Amino acid sequence: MSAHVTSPEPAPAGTADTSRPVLSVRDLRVWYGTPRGPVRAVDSVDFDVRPGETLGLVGESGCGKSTLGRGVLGLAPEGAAVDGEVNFRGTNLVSLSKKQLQELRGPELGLIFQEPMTRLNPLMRISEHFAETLKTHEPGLTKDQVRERALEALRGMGIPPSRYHNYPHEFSGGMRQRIMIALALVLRPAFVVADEPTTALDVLVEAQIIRILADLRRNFDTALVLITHNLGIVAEACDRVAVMYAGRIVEQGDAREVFARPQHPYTQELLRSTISLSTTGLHYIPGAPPDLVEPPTGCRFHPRCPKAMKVCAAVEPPDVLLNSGSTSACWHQAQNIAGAIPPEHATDGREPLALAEEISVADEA
Ligand SMILES: Nc1ncnc2c1ncn2[C@@H]1O[C@H](COP(=O)(O)OP(=O)(O)OP(=O)(O)O)[C@@H](O)[C@H]1O
Repeated sequence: MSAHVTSPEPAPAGTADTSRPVLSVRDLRVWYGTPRGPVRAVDSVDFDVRPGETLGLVGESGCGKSTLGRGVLGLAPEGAAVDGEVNFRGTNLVSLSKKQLQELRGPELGLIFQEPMTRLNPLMRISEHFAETLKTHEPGLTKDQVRERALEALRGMGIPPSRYHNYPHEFSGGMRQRIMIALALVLRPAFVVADEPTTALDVLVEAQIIRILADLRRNFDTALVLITHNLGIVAEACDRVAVMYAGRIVEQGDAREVFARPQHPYTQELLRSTISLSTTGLHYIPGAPPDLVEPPTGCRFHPRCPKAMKVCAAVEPPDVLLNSGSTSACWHQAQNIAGAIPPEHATDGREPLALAEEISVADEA
């Protein structure tokens, strides 16, 4: 697990959420085996989600968001190695067999994918999809009860009862996505991962889905991890946000706080890259995310970080718990903690990286 240190000043009293997390992830790793070596797609990640809470998971393409979402639910593909703890109601999901996980998926754990057409069976009517899902997990339901529950879930998604016996191809893309969500939610799972649920949908459908997800957590206390590229959705729909970079969570905290006062340079750069009405010029983060077979030493963001110091290239920064309640894995916060910088970097660790490199080149000349 990554080191976790606390900033010298204690967090103000009364800011901690006392309700117990429904899901607690500790030191989770999901590595894909490849001929070049393991791709460390998720590499020691910690987070909690509480009942009724929505955690937004953001970061550039390829940083490991989907791998994390699937890894948490025990849905990492064959050949991926999963290690660490995913504590769900007292059970470590990582240690469960496929069969045990299968039993939890649906009634307890839900996943909403981004491509509904690949998940809905084109030969089955929508009514049959609901009957199969409900009968598998709640075999005691009568036919009428199945119909009642299914229509209630569909109504919540704005799909009229008259479409209950239609086939998937008879719906628009946005409707199919809402049907998929209704299918995932008809069992009222305690924890749901929604992986880009609104990608490829128009903004009105997107807004409707976000509203539905908000209703869900209000009505059923469902805890949700929402994976998205859309920072606007996170600002609107999420209580907390976790920012991923190269397989790690570099910053997490209250969504409003992180957006208003981002602490990690990667979060700052990511937010600057977002287009808004007040955008005057396009900003992008120079360079590309690293190769996850051989990630950079120290902080994985250091080769692209405008604020990198010498220590950043050499030593991995610990997670620092800030007064705001956020955590940030950056030497700019960790350097203030007594003893955090290892002695061998104590004298020159705070020098800007580029400057330090120039000096060492000049020394050699
Ligand atoms: N089956 C696989 N085998 C090997 N590497 C994989 C596999 N699936 C994903 N990866 C690699 O793992 C890393 C994380 O991928 P992942 O899809 O989790 O990222 P992501 O943040 O969800 O990306 P996006 O936002 O584009 O969906 C990437 O480097 C990707 O190339």
